[in-house]
Parts: sequence; C-alpha cells; structure tokens
Amino acid sequence: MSMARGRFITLEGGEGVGKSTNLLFITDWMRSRGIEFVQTREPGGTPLAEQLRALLLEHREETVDPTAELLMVFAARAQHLAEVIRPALARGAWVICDRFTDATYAYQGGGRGLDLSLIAQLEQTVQGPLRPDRVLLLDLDPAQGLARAATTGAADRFESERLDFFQKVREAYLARADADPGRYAVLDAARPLAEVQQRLEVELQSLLG
Ligand SMILES: Nc1ncnc2c1ncn2[C@@H]1O[C@H](COP(=O)(O)OP(=O)(O)OP(=O)(O)O)[C@@H](O)[C@H]1O
Ligand SMILES: Cc1cn([C@H]2C[C@H](O)[C@@H](COP(=O)(O)O)O2)c(=O)[nH]c1=O
Repeated sequence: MSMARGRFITLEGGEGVGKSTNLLFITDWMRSRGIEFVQTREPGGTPLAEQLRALLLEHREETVDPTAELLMVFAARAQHLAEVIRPALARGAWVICDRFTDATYAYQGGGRGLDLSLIAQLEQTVQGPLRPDRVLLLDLDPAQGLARAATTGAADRFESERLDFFQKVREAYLARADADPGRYAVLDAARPLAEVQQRLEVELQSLLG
C-alpha cells in the first residue's frame, strides 16, 4: 500500500500582508479535512533555528553584513529541513511553512541586493532538489503592509527598513512568481479578508488528489 504524498506549501509576502491571519485559515482547512500537517516558520522551526531567528530579528549596534545575514538564514534552514521539514514530508504529512527560500530571494536578493546566483548556489547545497509544491504569495503595497504591521507590535530589525527596501522585496517576489506561474499563486492582500480566503481555498483544493 503506498503512502499519500505530503505537500510542501509556503506562505510568503512582505510585512503585514496577513500571513498570521491566513495561516489560521489554512490550518483550520487542513484540520477539517483530516490532513496530517506540520505548521512551521522561517527563520525558525527548531530550537537552534529559533535562536538564529532571534539573532537575525533583534536590533543591534553593529550593521549586519548582508552575506552574514544570508548565511545565518541558510544555517537555520539546513537545521529546519533536517529536523522538521524532511521528516514530515517523508511520513506523508503536509508542511505549511510561514516563509521559506522565496523570502531569501526577496529580502537578501531584492532588498539587500545580493547576487541571486549566490542564493541559488546555497539553495542547491542546502535543499538539493526540494522546492515548495505551492507558494502562496500575499501581495500588498508595502506602505499598506507596514501600516497594518504597526498595529501588531514593535518593529523588528527588518520591519525597521526604509520603504524602498520593501518595494524591492515586493518586486523580487513578483518577479519570481512571474517566472514560474505554475508553482506560485499571487493573492491580492488588499482585498477584504473573506475574498482572500476564498481564493486561498481554491488554491488548497487544487492540491488535493
Ligand atoms: N485582507 C485584509 N484586509 C484588512 N486587514 C487585514 C487583512 N489581512 C490581515 N489584516 C489585518 O492586518 C494586520 C496584520 O495581519 P497579520 O498579523 O496576519 O500579518 P502578518 O503578515 O503576519 O504580519 P507580520 O509579518 O507583521 O506578523 C492584522 O491586524 C490583520 O487583522
Ligand atoms: C525566511 C526569511 C525571512 N526573512 C525576514 C523576513 C521577515 O522580516 C523576518 C521574519 O519575520 P516574519 O514574522 O515572518 O515577518 O525575516 C529574511 O530576510 N530572509 C529569509 O530567508
């Protein structure tokens, strides 16, 4: 008897686009269908990776070198893959991950301006052929997203970047979705939540079977 294949789904977007809100909707949808799933996030998802997350997000006196930032993100990802993501997929569970390597292309590539081929090299080294089955990209004007994010707590090191950084992050995300439309679903996060979630449901249904 063959085991059902797990799905690897990632949720992406700039700051304040509604990831946390829509994650709840996605996990409720999976639970109501009896799908075994693991909900996790990046950077993070294991004790070591969560420590790296805290180091990445906290404000600090020194400027963080973009390459150091990139390597920390991939160090956390390697641990997360080994401890959480690969074992879950191997047993047939679905994985819903709040951000993954598309965030690296968007933030370290688009935002920080690092060479995309360096990111691709690290992606290949750390992940091998593993890529998300579906990337759900919540797209929103960054000024609107930052205003929404401001209602949910103090700004971390990334959220304190200038608006033009987030414009570049958004452009990088959209460029990746444009280049591979079969794998990305771009959802307009400026629409009312009920409408966003209707669209999400259609995307999730398409992953069944
Ligand atoms: N489609 C929507 N329309 C209007 N408001 C929304 C929508 N989606 C989310 N919000 C609101 O925007 C705020 C930010 O949402 P949420 O915390 O889910 O975003 P996030 O992407 O997880 O943000 P962060 O990365 O800052 O944690 C919340 O107050 C939420 O209720
Ligand atoms: C995976 C990943 C994340 N980031 C940044 C993007 C966000 O500002 C924070 C994570 O916080 P959130 O709760 O998901 O908003 O980390 C990054 O720069 N590069 C990455 O690869």
